[in-house]
Order: sequence, then C-alpha cells, then structure tokens
Amino acid sequence: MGIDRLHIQNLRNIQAATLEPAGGLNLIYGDNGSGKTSVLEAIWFLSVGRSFRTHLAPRAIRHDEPNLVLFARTTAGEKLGLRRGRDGDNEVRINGERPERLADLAACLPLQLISPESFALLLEGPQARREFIDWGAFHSDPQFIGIWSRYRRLLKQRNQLLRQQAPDHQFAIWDKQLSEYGEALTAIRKRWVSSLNDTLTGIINQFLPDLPIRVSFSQGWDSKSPLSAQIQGQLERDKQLGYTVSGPHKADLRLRVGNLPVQDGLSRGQLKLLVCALKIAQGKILGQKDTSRGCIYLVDDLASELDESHRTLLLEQLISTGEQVFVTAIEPGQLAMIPWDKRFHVEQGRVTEQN
Ligand SMILES: Nc1ncnc2c1ncn2[C@@H]1O[C@H](COP(=O)(O)OP(=O)(O)OP(=O)(O)O)[C@@H](O)[C@H]1O
Repeated sequence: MGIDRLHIQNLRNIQAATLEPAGGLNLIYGDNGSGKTSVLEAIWFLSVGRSFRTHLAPRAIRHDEPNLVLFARTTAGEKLGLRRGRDGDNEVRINGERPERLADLAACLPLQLISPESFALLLEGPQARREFIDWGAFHSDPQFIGIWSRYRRLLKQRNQLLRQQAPDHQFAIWDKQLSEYGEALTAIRKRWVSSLNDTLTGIINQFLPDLPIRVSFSQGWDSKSPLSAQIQGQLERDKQLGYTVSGPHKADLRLRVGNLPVQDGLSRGQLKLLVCALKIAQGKILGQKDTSRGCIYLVDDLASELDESHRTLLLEQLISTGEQVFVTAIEPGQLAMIPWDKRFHVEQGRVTEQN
C-alpha cells in the first residue's frame, strides 16, 4: 500500500510540488520552516480531509491564494483529489467521483502519523485513545463506521431527552437501540484491541525492554453488566446531570508501567517510543489482514526526543513493516546510514528529488 504520485498546490509555503515517492523508505529533509511537514500534511489531508495541524483549513492555504489543491495516486490505482477554498468551497473526489462520505478517503489511504504532537495519545484525555482504537476498528471491519455513526446519533438524541427532562417511558425505545449498537460497537473494538496486544507486546519488548508495561481496554461501563442494564440503572443520575454518564463513548485504552500510569512512570523519550510502538503495531496488524491494504507511516521530525540507537531501532521496525514510510528530518547526515529508497530535499517550499 502506498502512493506513487503526489501533487501539492498552494499548501502553506509550497506553491507547486510533484513527488513520485518510493514504495519503501522516503526521506524528506531540509531546514526549519522549509516545508517538510507540509508534505506530510498534504498526504494526511488526502486521507482525513483536514490538516493534523489546524482545524481551520484556510490557515493551511498559501497566503494570497484562494484555495489549495492536492492529488495522489495510490499503488492500487485510485486517484484521490481534494480542494479546500478560503471561502469554504470544498471538493473531494475519488476516481473523479464525489464520495458518499469523507471516511471513504480514509479507507483508500490508511495512515499512521508519528509526530512530536503524538504524545497527546498518552498525555491527554481518553478521546485520542478512543480514536486510536477506532482507527483499527474502522479499517478492520466494514460494519464499524455504520454502527459507530448510529450509536453517536442515538446518544445525541438520548442526551437531548435527558436535558428536556422527558418522562421515563420515552427513553425505552432509544435505550434499547443505544444498547444494541453500543454492544456491537464494543465487540468490534474488543476484537481489534485483542489482536493488537500480541504484536504490541513484541514491539514494546524491543523498544522498552525490562519495563512492565501493561495495556488494557476499558469498555466505558461496568464490564460485569450488559449495557442495557447499565443504561437503565443510571437513568435517574443521567437525568440529573443532563447527559449519559457511561457507555462506549467513555471507552479508553489504559496504559500502565508497574502500578503507575505511563505518563507518570516513563521519560519523554520512553513515552515517544511507546507511542511509536502503538502506532507501528496498529499498522502491522492491519497489514496482516487478508482484506487489508496495509498502511502508510508518516514520521515527522524523527530525531526529536530520541537518541541515535532508538532512532535506528524505530526505523528498523518501520522497515520491517514492509510499508511505505515518509520521514522528515533536518539533517540528513545523522541518518546517512539508513538505506533510503528515495530522498527529497525541501527548500523554501520547493521539493526536489535527490540521487
Ligand atoms: N498559509 C501559509 N502560507 C504561506 N506560508 C505558510 C503558511 N502557513 C505556514 N507557512 C510557512 O510555511 C512553512 C511551513 O513549514 P513546515 O512547517 O512544513 O516546515 P518544516 O520544514 O517542517 O519546519 P520544521 O523543521 O521547523 O518543523 C513555514 O516557513 C511557514 O512560515
């Protein structure tokens, strides 16, 4: 899985660039502010429909230009196009057609991003970890997106009834459906997390040997009780609070080292290695599925927080996935020993392939 052609127009300081990346390891190097991260941002945009740096797409559009335009051709032959306008006029195309939903882009182009901001996965609230689990659930089970969307709609409707202090009998029909979809959603998440665990343990043992790291899935409500009983039992409390306290929308991935949450028990570099292990494991499992197209890894600022031996270890793990990898770095000299398949130099928004 990968992209064999990428065209970027008017994204940040890149006026126009065309890259023909290798199927394996691609290095993107250049000085601070040259536009390296913008190349990764372009690929991310084409998968997710937005930037990983800002929720305000106009900020990514090159100054004084009305819109940004991106295009990629995947190794499966799909042509993905995206245009974001300053005036909010947006367009997405897959093989020339408008997709039914934005998630269709992600299905064509599964990505894992490792960046200095990826710490959020471990340091911030559970939402980032739910999104992490749901990435795997989405890519491994075609039913997931439909079930997840329905659950979210039902939850919104129930919360509205709670805020309106609706009489108890009005909840019965919503709660039945909410429980059914919630259980189905959780079953897919559980399957994914259990398939993740073995691969993850192997990578953690390499990255962080001798540390007793444990990863467990918390489904968002008491695991001894069916969701229907939980939701029924908490109705009075939910009414007082005006929202649904427990359920799959509160799921989390718990990570501990010994008795401590990892954010308290690991150094910055160790946390980064753990984030990398989680993301590499996700992509590896997906790559092993018969139905899967694998995934592309984007690694922004490889050197940050990691010493040389851990940088090498990380790259070895990435190479072992056999997937397409894009790595940005300021100084290519530090990475001279790595067998890059292609190297791209970025200078003031101009991208040139090096021999
Ligand atoms: N909307 C915009 N229009 C034009 N230029 C922009 C816009 N937004 C950001 N820039 C500039 O584009 C460049 C973006 O650089 P980018 O973050 O991709 O650099 P980088 O090579 O990854 O840098 P670093 O090594 O410091 O992380 C910066 O020079 C920034 O000032």
